[in-house]
Amino acid sequence: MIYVLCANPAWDRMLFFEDQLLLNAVNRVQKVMEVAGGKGVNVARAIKTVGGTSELLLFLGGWQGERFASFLKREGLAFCSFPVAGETRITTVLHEEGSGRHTVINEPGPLVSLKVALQVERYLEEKLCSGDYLVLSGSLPRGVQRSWYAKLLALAQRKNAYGVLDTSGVSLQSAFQNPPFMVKPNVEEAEELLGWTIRSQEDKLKAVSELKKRGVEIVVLSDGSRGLTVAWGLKRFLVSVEGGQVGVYGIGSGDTLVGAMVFGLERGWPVERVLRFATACGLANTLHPGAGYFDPHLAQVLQEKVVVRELEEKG
Ligand SMILES: O=P(O)(O)OC[C@@]1(O)O[C@H](CO)[C@@H](O)[C@@H]1O
Repeated sequence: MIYVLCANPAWDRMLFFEDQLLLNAVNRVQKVMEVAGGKGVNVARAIKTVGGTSELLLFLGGWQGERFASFLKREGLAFCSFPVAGETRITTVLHEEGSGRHTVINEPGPLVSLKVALQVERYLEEKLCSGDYLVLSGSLPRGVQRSWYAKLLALAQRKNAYGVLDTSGVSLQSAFQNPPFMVKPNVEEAEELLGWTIRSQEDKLKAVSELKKRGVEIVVLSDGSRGLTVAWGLKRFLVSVEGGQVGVYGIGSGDTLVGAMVFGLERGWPVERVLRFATACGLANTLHPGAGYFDPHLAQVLQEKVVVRELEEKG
């Protein structure tokens, strides 16, 4: 089973503008799209899109939380929600159709008490079995200790389950007290974590090796349309899309990649297949607005455009 924790879900409100968005001016919105989001929700949705199942765990609160839960039900995503006081947050995405540029405004979200966080721990303690996956995605809500992911990763280890982590800042830093099985930082997140600037492909390889040395089995360093640099056991891979061409809807493509990777891992696919498939799903996601709503058949076809190159082993 795949459990996905979305500790800080967000109602994603996407505003599409025909032209460039102007600050300190009146802007007219062309189209609005609203979906239940947050990194973990997007991961769970991607897993469903490719034909898999997962259980989403999330904190929901207030009227916004009720709307969120109805949306997930209608969508058919299996979830278990833990009620919190306060309103589930809204993320505003300002998308410029012409250039494909987007601006994301993430609200902090409601406070989560220690008591409610403990409920999640107990739930996982009871449910998590050997061979399961526990995906921890996105920012941690206020009120929860910054080292909470480390605690949950330790729980996963104890249960012989695979911890997968996609977060940033202090929650990423402190999670390494109990290294995850897989981690997917982007370049900025890796730089913050490592404390040095990644300038070249060589730097990216150094970065994945350094994170690998901290005890992670699979390190996937993403760099938008520039592709992935991967450390997988002793092997190193560079993954790219032919011609570097991707679509304009980048929101949630990293989450889609994580979801599709975990889907492939759970099925025991070989490494190259997992990387090719997941990259194609991430690519398909950039061609459709809304995170995780890509066309799975298109993703199958797009696999032909994905180049997975294994580098010579260095040990
Ligand atoms: O505040 P976080 O958890 O870092 O990011 C949240 C978020 O911006 O990321 C997702 C896209 O990856 C959106 O669905 C969501 O609203």
